[in-house]
Amino acid sequence: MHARLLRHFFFFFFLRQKFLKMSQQPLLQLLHNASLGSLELKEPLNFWCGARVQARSAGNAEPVYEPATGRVLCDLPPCGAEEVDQAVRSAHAAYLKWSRLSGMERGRVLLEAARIMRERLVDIAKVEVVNNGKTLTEAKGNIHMAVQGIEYFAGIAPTLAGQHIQMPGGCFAYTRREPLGVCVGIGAWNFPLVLAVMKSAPALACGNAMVYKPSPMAPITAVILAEIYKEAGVPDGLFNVVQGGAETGSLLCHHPMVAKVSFTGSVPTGKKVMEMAAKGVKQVTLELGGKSPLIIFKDCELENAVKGALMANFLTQGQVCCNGTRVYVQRDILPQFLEEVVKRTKAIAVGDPMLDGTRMGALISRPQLDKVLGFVKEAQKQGARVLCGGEPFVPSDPKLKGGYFMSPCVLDNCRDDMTCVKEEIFGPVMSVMPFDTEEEVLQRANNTTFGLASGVFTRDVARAHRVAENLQAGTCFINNYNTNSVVVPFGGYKMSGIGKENGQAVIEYYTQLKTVVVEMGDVQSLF
Ligand SMILES: NC(=O)c1ccc[n+]([C@@H]2O[C@H](COP(=O)([O-])OP(=O)(O)OC[C@H]3O[C@@H](n4cnc5c(N)ncnc54)[C@H](O)[C@@H]3O)[C@@H](O)[C@H]2O)c1
Ligand SMILES: O=CCc1c[nH]cn1
Repeated sequence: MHARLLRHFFFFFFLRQKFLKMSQQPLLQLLHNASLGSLELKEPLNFWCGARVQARSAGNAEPVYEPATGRVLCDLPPCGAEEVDQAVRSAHAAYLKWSRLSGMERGRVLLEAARIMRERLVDIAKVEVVNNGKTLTEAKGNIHMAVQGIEYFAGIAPTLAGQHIQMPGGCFAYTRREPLGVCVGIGAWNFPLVLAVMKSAPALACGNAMVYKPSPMAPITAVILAEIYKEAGVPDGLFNVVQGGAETGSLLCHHPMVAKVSFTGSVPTGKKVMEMAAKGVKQVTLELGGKSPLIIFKDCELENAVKGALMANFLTQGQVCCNGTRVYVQRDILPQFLEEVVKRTKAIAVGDPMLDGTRMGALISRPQLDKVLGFVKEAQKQGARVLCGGEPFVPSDPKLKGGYFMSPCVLDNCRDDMTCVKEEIFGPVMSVMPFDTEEEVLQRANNTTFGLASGVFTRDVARAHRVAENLQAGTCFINNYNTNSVVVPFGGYKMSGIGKENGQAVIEYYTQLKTVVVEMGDVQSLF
Protein backbone atom coordinates (compact mmCIF):
# COMPACT_ATOMS: atom_id res chain seq x y z
CA MET A 1 0.00 0.00 0.00
CA HIS A 2 2.79 2.36 1.05
CA ALA A 3 4.78 1.64 -2.13
CA ARG A 4 1.69 2.24 -4.32
CA LEU A 5 1.08 5.59 -2.69
CA LEU A 6 4.70 6.57 -3.22
CA ARG A 7 4.52 5.53 -6.88
CA HIS A 8 1.41 7.70 -7.33
CA PHE A 9 3.10 10.62 -5.63
CA PHE A 10 6.18 10.43 -7.85
CA PHE A 11 4.04 9.96 -10.97
CA PHE A 12 2.00 13.12 -10.28
CA PHE A 13 5.10 15.05 -9.17
CA PHE A 14 6.80 14.08 -12.43
CA LEU A 15 3.73 15.09 -14.49
CA ARG A 16 3.48 18.41 -12.67
CA GLN A 17 7.14 19.20 -13.28
CA LYS A 18 6.83 18.22 -16.93
CA PHE A 19 3.75 20.42 -17.31
CA LEU A 20 5.47 23.34 -15.62
CA LYS A 21 8.49 23.04 -17.88
CA MET A 22 6.43 22.78 -21.07
CA SER A 23 4.19 25.70 -20.19
CA GLN A 24 6.81 28.16 -19.04
CA GLN A 25 7.96 31.01 -21.21
CA PRO A 26 11.34 32.32 -19.95
CA LEU A 27 10.89 35.23 -17.55
CA LEU A 28 13.13 37.52 -19.59
CA GLN A 29 10.90 37.02 -22.65
CA LEU A 30 7.92 38.15 -20.56
CA LEU A 31 9.94 41.15 -19.34
CA HIS A 32 11.45 42.03 -22.72
CA ASN A 33 12.39 45.72 -23.02
CA ALA A 34 11.12 46.48 -19.48
CA SER A 35 10.27 50.11 -18.78
CA LEU A 36 9.52 52.08 -15.63
CA GLY A 37 5.98 52.52 -14.41
CA SER A 38 4.30 49.64 -16.22
CA LEU A 39 5.70 46.29 -15.10
CA GLU A 40 3.42 44.02 -13.06
CA LEU A 41 4.76 40.60 -12.29
CA LYS A 42 2.42 37.69 -11.67
CA GLU A 43 4.91 34.92 -12.41
CA PRO A 44 6.25 32.75 -9.56
CA LEU A 45 9.86 33.69 -8.77
CA ASN A 46 11.09 30.47 -7.18
CA PHE A 47 13.05 28.04 -9.33
CA TRP A 48 13.95 24.45 -8.62
CA CYS A 49 13.97 21.12 -10.47
CA GLY A 50 14.58 23.26 -13.59
CA ALA A 51 11.29 25.21 -13.48
CA ARG A 52 9.66 28.25 -11.89
CA VAL A 53 7.58 27.20 -8.92
CA GLN A 54 4.78 28.96 -7.02
CA ALA A 55 5.32 29.23 -3.26
CA ARG A 56 2.54 27.62 -1.21
CA SER A 57 2.04 30.30 1.41
CA ALA A 58 0.63 33.24 -0.58
CA GLY A 59 -0.83 34.50 2.75
CA ASN A 60 2.24 36.28 4.11
CA ALA A 61 3.48 37.73 0.81
CA GLU A 62 5.45 40.99 1.00
CA PRO A 63 5.29 43.71 -1.67
CA VAL A 64 8.33 44.30 -3.91
CA TYR A 65 8.66 47.94 -4.97
CA GLU A 66 9.97 49.69 -8.06
CA PRO A 67 12.38 52.21 -6.43
CA ALA A 68 12.15 54.85 -9.20
CA THR A 69 8.34 55.13 -8.97
CA GLY A 70 7.36 53.64 -5.61
CA ARG A 71 4.90 51.28 -7.38
CA VAL A 72 4.41 47.68 -6.28
CA LEU A 73 5.98 45.32 -8.83
CA CYS A 74 4.73 42.09 -7.31
CA ASP A 75 3.87 40.35 -4.06
CA LEU A 76 6.50 37.90 -2.93
CA PRO A 77 5.47 34.97 -0.75
CA PRO A 78 8.40 33.51 1.24
CA CYS A 79 9.41 29.87 0.90
CA GLY A 80 8.80 27.72 3.96
CA ALA A 81 10.47 24.57 5.25
CA GLU A 82 8.90 22.22 2.71
CA GLU A 83 9.90 24.38 -0.27
CA VAL A 84 13.43 24.92 1.02
CA ASP A 85 13.73 21.16 1.44
CA GLN A 86 12.51 20.54 -2.13
CA ALA A 87 15.03 23.04 -3.51
CA VAL A 88 17.92 21.56 -1.51
CA ARG A 89 17.01 18.01 -2.54
CA SER A 90 16.73 19.07 -6.18
CA ALA A 91 20.21 20.63 -5.86
CA HIS A 92 21.63 17.50 -4.30
CA ALA A 93 20.32 15.25 -7.09
CA ALA A 94 21.85 17.55 -9.73
CA TYR A 95 25.13 17.75 -7.80
CA LEU A 96 25.54 13.96 -8.05
CA LYS A 97 25.54 14.23 -11.87
CA TRP A 98 27.36 17.54 -12.30
CA SER A 99 30.25 16.70 -9.96
CA ARG A 100 31.09 13.67 -12.14
CA LEU A 101 31.77 15.85 -15.21
CA SER A 102 35.29 16.94 -16.05
CA GLY A 103 36.21 20.58 -15.54
CA MET A 104 36.35 20.98 -19.32
CA GLU A 105 32.74 19.79 -19.65
CA ARG A 106 31.52 22.07 -16.86
CA GLY A 107 33.45 24.98 -18.33
CA ARG A 108 31.83 24.50 -21.73
CA VAL A 109 28.31 24.78 -20.23
CA LEU A 110 29.29 27.90 -18.28
CA LEU A 111 30.76 29.52 -21.40
CA GLU A 112 27.43 28.95 -23.13
CA ALA A 113 25.64 30.62 -20.19
CA ALA A 114 27.98 33.63 -20.53
CA ARG A 115 27.25 33.80 -24.28
CA ILE A 116 23.47 33.81 -23.70
CA MET A 117 23.76 36.45 -21.00
CA ARG A 118 25.88 38.71 -23.21
CA GLU A 119 23.31 38.39 -26.01
CA ARG A 120 20.54 39.59 -23.62
CA LEU A 121 22.63 42.09 -21.67
CA VAL A 122 20.48 45.17 -22.29
CA ASP A 123 17.20 43.43 -21.51
CA ILE A 124 18.59 42.04 -18.25
CA ALA A 125 20.02 45.46 -17.35
CA LYS A 126 16.58 47.06 -17.82
CA VAL A 127 15.02 44.58 -15.39
CA GLU A 128 17.79 45.41 -12.90
CA VAL A 129 16.96 49.13 -13.24
CA VAL A 130 13.25 48.48 -12.67
CA ASN A 131 13.92 46.36 -9.58
CA ASN A 132 16.92 48.17 -8.07
CA GLY A 133 16.65 51.83 -9.12
CA LYS A 134 20.28 52.14 -10.31
CA THR A 135 20.98 53.79 -13.67
CA LEU A 136 20.87 51.81 -16.91
CA THR A 137 24.46 52.88 -17.57
CA GLU A 138 25.60 51.23 -14.34
CA ALA A 139 23.29 48.23 -14.72
CA LYS A 140 24.78 47.48 -18.16
CA GLY A 141 28.25 47.60 -16.59
CA ASN A 142 27.08 45.26 -13.82
CA ILE A 143 25.68 42.68 -16.27
CA HIS A 144 28.88 42.92 -18.30
CA MET A 145 30.80 42.11 -15.11
CA ALA A 146 28.48 39.15 -14.48
CA VAL A 147 29.20 37.82 -18.00
CA GLN A 148 32.92 38.18 -17.36
CA GLY A 149 32.54 36.36 -14.04
CA ILE A 150 30.90 33.35 -15.68
CA GLU A 151 33.55 33.35 -18.43
CA TYR A 152 36.37 33.60 -15.91
CA PHE A 153 35.16 30.64 -13.85
CA ALA A 154 34.40 28.65 -17.02
CA GLY A 155 38.11 29.08 -17.76
CA ILE A 156 39.14 28.12 -14.21
CA ALA A 157 37.06 24.88 -14.22
CA PRO A 158 39.46 22.79 -16.38
CA THR A 159 42.48 23.98 -14.37
CA LEU A 160 41.31 22.49 -11.06
CA ALA A 161 43.84 19.87 -10.01
CA GLY A 162 45.51 18.25 -7.03
CA GLN A 163 49.19 17.62 -6.23
CA HIS A 164 51.47 14.61 -6.36
CA ILE A 165 53.68 14.30 -3.25
CA GLN A 166 56.63 11.90 -3.12
CA MET A 167 57.09 10.01 0.20
CA PRO A 168 59.86 7.68 1.56
CA GLY A 169 60.30 4.21 0.09
CA GLY A 170 58.72 4.98 -3.26
CA CYS A 171 55.39 5.66 -1.60
CA PHE A 172 53.46 8.71 -2.62
CA ALA A 173 50.35 10.69 -1.92
CA TYR A 174 48.14 12.76 -4.12
CA THR A 175 45.44 15.30 -3.43
CA ARG A 176 42.08 15.55 -5.14
CA ARG A 177 40.30 18.89 -5.24
CA GLU A 178 36.67 17.93 -4.67
CA PRO A 179 33.46 19.96 -4.54
CA LEU A 180 31.64 20.53 -1.24
CA GLY A 181 28.13 19.54 -2.34
CA VAL A 182 25.07 21.77 -2.02
CA CYS A 183 26.10 25.37 -1.36
CA VAL A 184 23.69 28.10 -0.27
CA GLY A 185 24.09 31.66 -1.55
CA ILE A 186 22.33 34.53 0.23
CA GLY A 187 22.54 37.93 -1.43
CA ALA A 188 22.00 41.63 -0.78
CA TRP A 189 19.92 43.94 -3.00
CA ASN A 190 22.56 46.37 -4.26
CA PHE A 191 24.04 44.20 -7.05
CA PRO A 192 21.32 41.57 -7.48
CA LEU A 193 22.63 39.70 -10.54
CA VAL A 194 26.35 40.30 -9.93
CA LEU A 195 26.15 38.84 -6.42
CA ALA A 196 24.22 35.77 -7.66
CA VAL A 197 26.92 35.21 -10.31
CA MET A 198 29.86 35.88 -7.96
CA LYS A 199 28.59 33.02 -5.81
CA SER A 200 27.13 30.58 -8.34
CA ALA A 201 29.77 30.73 -11.12
CA PRO A 202 32.71 29.57 -8.93
CA ALA A 203 30.46 27.14 -7.03
CA LEU A 204 29.30 25.47 -10.27
CA ALA A 205 32.76 25.59 -11.86
CA CYS A 206 34.07 23.60 -8.88
CA GLY A 207 31.35 20.94 -9.27
CA ASN A 208 28.89 22.09 -6.59
CA ALA A 209 25.17 22.82 -6.82
CA MET A 210 23.62 25.98 -5.39
CA VAL A 211 20.39 27.13 -3.79
CA TYR A 212 20.36 30.92 -3.98
CA LYS A 213 18.20 33.30 -1.96
CA PRO A 214 18.21 36.84 -3.31
CA SER A 215 17.19 39.79 -1.18
CA PRO A 216 13.38 40.03 -1.10
CA MET A 217 13.80 43.64 -2.23
CA ALA A 218 15.45 42.66 -5.54
CA PRO A 219 14.29 39.13 -6.35
CA ILE A 220 13.91 39.07 -10.15
CA THR A 221 17.26 38.75 -11.95
CA ALA A 222 18.39 35.67 -9.96
CA VAL A 223 15.52 33.79 -11.66
CA ILE A 224 16.68 35.04 -15.06
CA LEU A 225 20.14 33.67 -14.20
CA ALA A 226 18.60 30.28 -13.29
CA GLU A 227 16.84 30.15 -16.66
CA ILE A 228 20.04 31.06 -18.51
CA TYR A 229 22.01 28.30 -16.75
CA LYS A 230 19.25 25.85 -17.66
CA GLU A 231 19.23 26.94 -21.30
CA ALA A 232 23.02 26.60 -21.40
CA GLY A 233 22.73 22.96 -20.33
CA VAL A 234 23.23 22.59 -16.57
CA PRO A 235 21.24 19.66 -15.15
CA ASP A 236 17.81 20.54 -13.74
CA GLY A 237 18.21 21.43 -10.08
CA LEU A 238 21.84 22.55 -10.26
CA PHE A 239 21.03 26.21 -9.64
CA ASN A 240 17.85 26.97 -7.70
CA VAL A 241 16.25 30.14 -6.41
CA VAL A 242 14.16 30.33 -3.26
CA GLN A 243 12.54 33.61 -2.32
CA GLY A 244 12.00 35.00 1.14
CA GLY A 245 13.61 36.96 3.95
CA ALA A 246 15.21 36.12 7.28
CA GLU A 247 13.11 33.04 7.98
CA THR A 248 13.77 31.43 4.59
CA GLY A 249 17.47 32.30 4.92
CA SER A 250 17.58 30.71 8.33
CA LEU A 251 15.90 27.50 7.02
CA LEU A 252 18.59 27.30 4.35
CA CYS A 253 21.45 27.80 6.83
CA HIS A 254 20.07 25.04 9.10
CA HIS A 255 19.30 22.47 6.37
CA PRO A 256 21.36 19.33 7.09
CA MET A 257 22.10 18.64 3.41
CA VAL A 258 23.74 22.05 2.93
CA ALA A 259 27.56 21.99 3.04
CA LYS A 260 28.34 25.70 2.84
CA VAL A 261 26.76 29.14 3.10
CA SER A 262 28.10 32.09 1.16
CA PHE A 263 26.50 35.25 2.49
CA THR A 264 26.57 38.87 1.36
CA GLY A 265 24.89 41.45 3.56
CA SER A 266 25.21 43.44 6.75
CA VAL A 267 27.48 42.62 9.70
CA PRO A 268 24.61 41.86 12.15
CA THR A 269 23.01 39.35 9.73
CA GLY A 270 26.43 37.89 8.88
CA LYS A 271 26.99 37.11 12.56
CA LYS A 272 23.67 35.25 12.71
CA VAL A 273 24.50 33.28 9.55
CA MET A 274 27.86 32.28 11.04
CA GLU A 275 26.18 31.13 14.25
CA MET A 276 23.62 29.04 12.35
CA ALA A 277 26.28 27.51 10.11
CA ALA A 278 28.43 26.71 13.17
CA LYS A 279 25.66 24.46 14.52
CA GLY A 280 26.09 22.18 11.51
CA VAL A 281 29.87 22.81 11.21
CA LYS A 282 29.26 24.22 7.72
CA GLN A 283 31.78 26.41 5.95
CA VAL A 284 30.93 30.10 5.54
CA THR A 285 32.03 32.93 3.31
CA LEU A 286 30.91 36.28 4.69
CA GLU A 287 30.99 39.41 2.50
CA LEU A 288 29.80 42.10 4.90
CA GLY A 289 29.57 45.85 5.28
CA GLY A 290 32.27 48.49 5.45
CA LYS A 291 33.18 52.08 6.30
CA SER A 292 36.26 52.36 4.16
CA PRO A 293 38.85 55.16 4.33
CA LEU A 294 40.10 57.03 1.28
CA ILE A 295 43.34 58.94 1.98
CA ILE A 296 44.31 61.85 -0.27
CA PHE A 297 47.85 63.21 0.14
CA LYS A 298 48.80 66.74 -0.92
CA ASP A 299 51.20 65.38 -3.59
CA CYS A 300 48.34 63.66 -5.45
CA GLU A 301 47.14 64.51 -8.93
CA LEU A 302 44.17 66.51 -7.61
CA GLU A 303 41.76 66.08 -10.51
CA ASN A 304 42.17 62.28 -10.35
CA ALA A 305 41.74 62.33 -6.58
CA VAL A 306 38.48 64.28 -6.92
CA LYS A 307 37.20 61.91 -9.60
CA GLY A 308 38.30 58.96 -7.44
CA ALA A 309 36.42 60.33 -4.43
CA LEU A 310 33.23 60.59 -6.52
CA MET A 311 33.66 57.00 -7.79
CA ALA A 312 34.29 55.94 -4.19
CA ASN A 313 31.01 57.41 -2.96
CA PHE A 314 28.26 57.80 -5.53
CA LEU A 315 27.97 54.62 -7.64
CA THR A 316 24.62 52.84 -7.17
CA GLN A 317 23.38 55.82 -5.14
CA GLY A 318 26.16 55.21 -2.60
CA GLN A 319 24.85 51.73 -1.83
CA VAL A 320 28.15 49.92 -2.43
CA CYS A 321 29.77 47.84 0.31
CA CYS A 322 33.37 48.87 -0.42
CA ASN A 323 32.72 52.62 -0.84
CA GLY A 324 35.40 54.96 0.52
CA THR A 325 33.05 57.10 2.60
CA ARG A 326 35.61 58.42 5.11
CA VAL A 327 37.60 60.79 2.92
CA TYR A 328 40.79 62.03 4.66
CA VAL A 329 42.36 64.96 2.81
CA GLN A 330 45.77 66.43 3.74
CA ARG A 331 45.06 69.84 5.25
CA ASP A 332 47.04 71.94 2.71
CA ILE A 333 44.83 70.87 -0.22
CA LEU A 334 41.47 70.60 1.60
CA PRO A 335 40.00 73.91 0.25
CA GLN A 336 40.80 73.10 -3.42
CA PHE A 337 39.62 69.51 -2.97
CA LEU A 338 36.30 70.58 -1.43
CA GLU A 339 35.65 73.27 -4.04
CA GLU A 340 36.15 70.81 -6.90
CA VAL A 341 34.34 67.86 -5.28
CA VAL A 342 31.30 70.00 -4.44
CA LYS A 343 31.19 71.50 -7.96
CA ARG A 344 31.18 68.01 -9.51
CA THR A 345 28.73 66.56 -6.98
CA LYS A 346 26.23 69.35 -7.68
CA ALA A 347 26.51 68.53 -11.39
CA ILE A 348 25.50 64.86 -10.95
CA ALA A 349 22.31 64.30 -12.96
CA VAL A 350 19.78 62.66 -10.61
CA GLY A 351 16.53 61.28 -11.98
CA ASP A 352 15.11 58.79 -14.48
CA PRO A 353 17.54 55.86 -14.26
CA MET A 354 16.59 54.60 -17.74
CA LEU A 355 17.91 57.77 -19.45
CA ASP A 356 21.43 57.72 -20.90
CA GLY A 357 22.47 61.01 -19.30
CA THR A 358 21.36 60.15 -15.75
CA ARG A 359 24.18 59.42 -13.33
CA MET A 360 22.21 58.75 -10.12
CA GLY A 361 18.94 56.85 -9.81
CA ALA A 362 16.73 55.95 -6.86
CA LEU A 363 17.67 54.38 -3.52
CA ILE A 364 16.32 50.90 -2.90
CA SER A 365 13.37 51.72 -0.59
CA ARG A 366 11.52 54.43 1.30
CA PRO A 367 12.92 53.25 4.69
CA GLN A 368 16.47 53.26 3.24
CA LEU A 369 15.97 56.82 1.89
CA ASP A 370 14.62 58.00 5.26
CA LYS A 371 17.52 56.32 7.06
CA VAL A 372 20.12 58.02 4.86
CA LEU A 373 18.45 61.45 5.20
CA GLY A 374 18.35 60.80 8.96
CA PHE A 375 22.14 60.26 8.97
CA VAL A 376 22.59 63.68 7.29
CA LYS A 377 20.38 65.39 9.92
CA GLU A 378 22.24 63.64 12.74
CA ALA A 379 25.59 64.70 11.21
CA GLN A 380 24.44 68.34 11.19
CA LYS A 381 23.37 68.09 14.82
CA GLN A 382 26.81 66.73 15.71
CA GLY A 383 28.52 69.69 13.98
CA ALA A 384 29.07 68.61 10.36
CA ARG A 385 28.44 71.15 7.58
CA VAL A 386 26.38 70.13 4.53
CA LEU A 387 28.26 71.55 1.52
CA CYS A 388 25.72 70.20 -0.95
CA GLY A 389 22.82 67.74 -1.28
CA GLY A 390 21.38 65.58 1.46
CA GLU A 391 17.78 66.49 0.51
CA PRO A 392 14.93 64.43 -0.95
CA PHE A 393 14.82 64.94 -4.71
CA VAL A 394 11.62 64.93 -6.80
CA PRO A 395 12.19 64.45 -10.55
CA SER A 396 10.06 66.51 -12.94
CA ASP A 397 8.60 63.43 -14.68
CA PRO A 398 5.23 62.80 -12.93
CA LYS A 399 5.69 59.03 -13.07
CA LEU A 400 8.77 59.32 -10.84
CA LYS A 401 7.13 61.48 -8.13
CA GLY A 402 6.84 58.53 -5.72
CA GLY A 403 10.44 57.39 -6.28
CA TYR A 404 13.13 57.23 -3.58
CA PHE A 405 15.54 59.90 -4.86
CA MET A 406 17.90 62.21 -2.96
CA SER A 407 20.61 64.67 -3.93
CA PRO A 408 24.18 63.43 -3.39
CA CYS A 409 25.72 64.95 -0.30
CA VAL A 410 29.17 66.18 0.76
CA LEU A 411 29.75 66.73 4.49
CA ASP A 412 32.61 68.89 5.74
CA ASN A 413 33.75 69.64 9.30
CA CYS A 414 33.43 65.96 10.22
CA ARG A 415 35.20 64.31 13.16
CA ASP A 416 36.10 60.65 13.68
CA ASP A 417 33.65 60.34 16.59
CA MET A 418 30.58 61.40 14.57
CA THR A 419 27.93 58.82 13.66
CA CYS A 420 28.26 59.64 9.94
CA VAL A 421 31.98 58.74 10.12
CA LYS A 422 31.65 55.64 12.29
CA GLU A 423 28.59 53.89 10.81
CA GLU A 424 27.86 52.51 7.35
CA ILE A 425 25.29 54.90 5.82
CA PHE A 426 24.76 53.01 2.53
CA GLY A 427 23.64 56.10 0.64
CA PRO A 428 25.20 58.98 -1.35
CA VAL A 429 26.90 60.75 1.57
CA MET A 430 30.63 61.57 1.60
CA SER A 431 32.24 62.63 4.90
CA VAL A 432 35.41 64.70 4.50
CA MET A 433 38.06 65.24 7.19
CA PRO A 434 41.49 66.91 7.24
CA PHE A 435 44.71 65.18 8.36
CA ASP A 436 48.32 66.28 8.79
CA THR A 437 50.71 63.30 8.80
CA GLU A 438 50.87 59.80 7.32
CA GLU A 439 51.25 58.19 10.74
CA GLU A 440 48.23 60.05 12.12
CA VAL A 441 45.96 59.25 9.16
CA LEU A 442 46.86 55.55 9.22
CA GLN A 443 45.99 55.33 12.89
CA ARG A 444 42.64 57.09 12.28
CA ALA A 445 41.84 55.08 9.13
CA ASN A 446 42.39 51.80 10.99
CA ASN A 447 40.42 52.83 14.05
CA THR A 448 37.27 50.94 13.04
CA THR A 449 35.82 47.45 13.41
CA PHE A 450 35.28 47.31 9.61
CA GLY A 451 38.02 46.37 7.12
CA LEU A 452 36.51 45.89 3.69
CA ALA A 453 38.43 48.32 1.46
CA SER A 454 40.61 51.43 1.44
CA GLY A 455 42.24 53.83 -0.99
CA VAL A 456 45.18 56.18 -1.30
CA PHE A 457 46.01 58.97 -3.75
CA THR A 458 49.66 60.09 -3.94
CA ARG A 459 52.39 60.51 -6.56
CA ASP A 460 54.95 59.03 -4.14
CA VAL A 461 55.29 55.34 -5.11
CA ALA A 462 57.00 54.31 -1.88
CA ARG A 463 54.35 56.03 0.22
CA ALA A 464 51.54 54.42 -1.77
CA HIS A 465 52.82 50.90 -1.10
CA ARG A 466 53.70 51.66 2.54
CA VAL A 467 50.18 52.95 3.16
CA ALA A 468 48.65 49.95 1.35
CA GLU A 469 50.69 47.63 3.56
CA ASN A 470 49.60 49.36 6.76
CA LEU A 471 45.89 49.73 6.05
CA GLN A 472 43.84 47.00 7.75
CA ALA A 473 41.51 46.20 4.86
CA GLY A 474 40.96 43.42 2.33
CA THR A 475 41.51 45.71 -0.67
CA CYS A 476 43.54 48.88 -1.17
CA PHE A 477 43.04 50.95 -4.33
CA ILE A 478 46.03 53.10 -5.32
CA ASN A 479 45.28 56.26 -7.35
CA ASN A 480 41.74 55.12 -8.25
CA TYR A 481 38.76 53.62 -6.41
CA ASN A 482 36.18 50.84 -6.88
CA THR A 483 38.13 49.34 -9.78
CA ASN A 484 37.03 45.86 -8.71
CA SER A 485 37.29 43.03 -11.21
CA VAL A 486 36.26 39.37 -11.36
CA VAL A 487 39.92 38.43 -11.79
CA VAL A 488 41.09 39.80 -8.43
CA PRO A 489 40.17 38.49 -4.96
CA PHE A 490 37.66 40.54 -2.96
CA GLY A 491 36.79 40.16 0.72
CA GLY A 492 36.99 41.88 4.07
CA TYR A 493 39.29 41.99 7.08
CA LYS A 494 38.01 42.31 10.65
CA MET A 495 34.19 42.46 10.88
CA SER A 496 33.83 43.02 7.14
CA GLY A 497 33.98 39.32 6.53
CA ILE A 498 35.65 35.98 6.08
CA GLY A 499 36.87 34.44 2.82
CA LYS A 500 37.23 35.79 -0.69
CA GLU A 501 35.12 36.08 -3.78
CA ASN A 502 36.50 36.52 -7.32
CA GLY A 503 39.97 35.63 -8.59
CA GLN A 504 41.61 32.24 -8.23
CA ALA A 505 41.49 32.52 -4.43
CA VAL A 506 37.78 31.69 -4.42
CA ILE A 507 38.52 28.09 -5.43
CA GLU A 508 39.68 27.45 -1.86
CA TYR A 509 36.21 28.38 -0.64
CA TYR A 510 34.19 26.09 -2.92
CA THR A 511 36.34 22.94 -2.78
CA GLN A 512 37.84 20.57 -0.23
CA LEU A 513 41.11 18.68 -0.56
CA LYS A 514 41.18 14.92 -0.21
CA THR A 515 44.56 13.29 0.47
CA VAL A 516 45.15 9.81 -0.90
CA VAL A 517 48.22 8.04 0.54
CA VAL A 518 49.60 5.09 -1.47
CA GLU A 519 51.83 2.32 -0.06
CA MET A 520 54.11 0.67 -2.65
CA GLY A 521 55.72 -1.92 -0.37
CA ASP A 522 54.79 -4.12 2.59
CA VAL A 523 53.05 -2.91 5.74
CA GLN A 524 55.55 -2.39 8.61
CA SER A 525 53.37 -3.23 11.59
CA LEU A 526 54.33 -2.55 15.21
CA PHE A 527 51.89 -5.22 16.31
N1 LIG B 1 31.07 42.73 1.20
C1 LIG B 1 30.30 42.64 0.13
O1 LIG B 1 30.68 42.08 -0.90
C2 LIG B 1 28.93 43.24 0.15
C3 LIG B 1 28.25 43.39 -1.05
C4 LIG B 1 26.97 43.95 -1.04
C5 LIG B 1 26.40 44.37 0.15
N2 LIG B 1 27.08 44.22 1.31
C6 LIG B 1 26.49 44.70 2.58
O2 LIG B 1 25.11 44.37 2.63
C7 LIG B 1 24.39 45.31 3.41
C8 LIG B 1 23.17 45.77 2.65
O3 LIG B 1 22.43 44.69 2.20
P1 LIG B 1 21.10 44.17 2.94
O4 LIG B 1 20.40 45.32 3.56
O5 LIG B 1 20.39 43.32 1.97
O6 LIG B 1 21.71 43.26 4.10
P2 LIG B 1 20.95 42.28 5.11
O7 LIG B 1 21.98 41.74 6.03
O8 LIG B 1 19.77 42.96 5.69
O9 LIG B 1 20.36 41.12 4.17
C9 LIG B 1 21.19 40.36 3.33
C10 LIG B 1 20.49 39.06 2.99
O10 LIG B 1 20.34 38.28 4.17
C11 LIG B 1 19.01 37.82 4.30
N3 LIG B 1 18.74 37.64 5.73
C12 LIG B 1 18.27 38.55 6.62
N4 LIG B 1 18.20 37.99 7.85
C13 LIG B 1 18.64 36.71 7.72
C14 LIG B 1 18.79 35.63 8.64
N5 LIG B 1 18.48 35.75 9.94
N6 LIG B 1 19.27 34.46 8.18
C15 LIG B 1 19.61 34.32 6.88
N7 LIG B 1 19.47 35.30 5.96
C16 LIG B 1 18.99 36.49 6.38
C17 LIG B 1 18.20 38.91 3.62
O11 LIG B 1 16.91 38.45 3.26
C18 LIG B 1 19.09 39.22 2.42
O12 LIG B 1 18.89 38.26 1.41
C19 LIG B 1 25.38 46.43 3.66
O13 LIG B 1 25.89 46.32 4.96
C20 LIG B 1 26.48 46.19 2.63
O14 LIG B 1 27.72 46.72 2.97
C21 LIG B 1 28.32 43.67 1.35
O1 LIG C 1 28.51 46.17 -2.59
C1 LIG C 1 29.55 45.64 -2.99
C2 LIG C 1 29.50 44.84 -4.19
C3 LIG C 1 30.79 44.35 -4.67
C4 LIG C 1 31.58 44.91 -5.61
N1 LIG C 1 32.61 44.08 -5.77
C5 LIG C 1 32.47 43.10 -4.95
N2 LIG C 1 31.34 43.26 -4.26
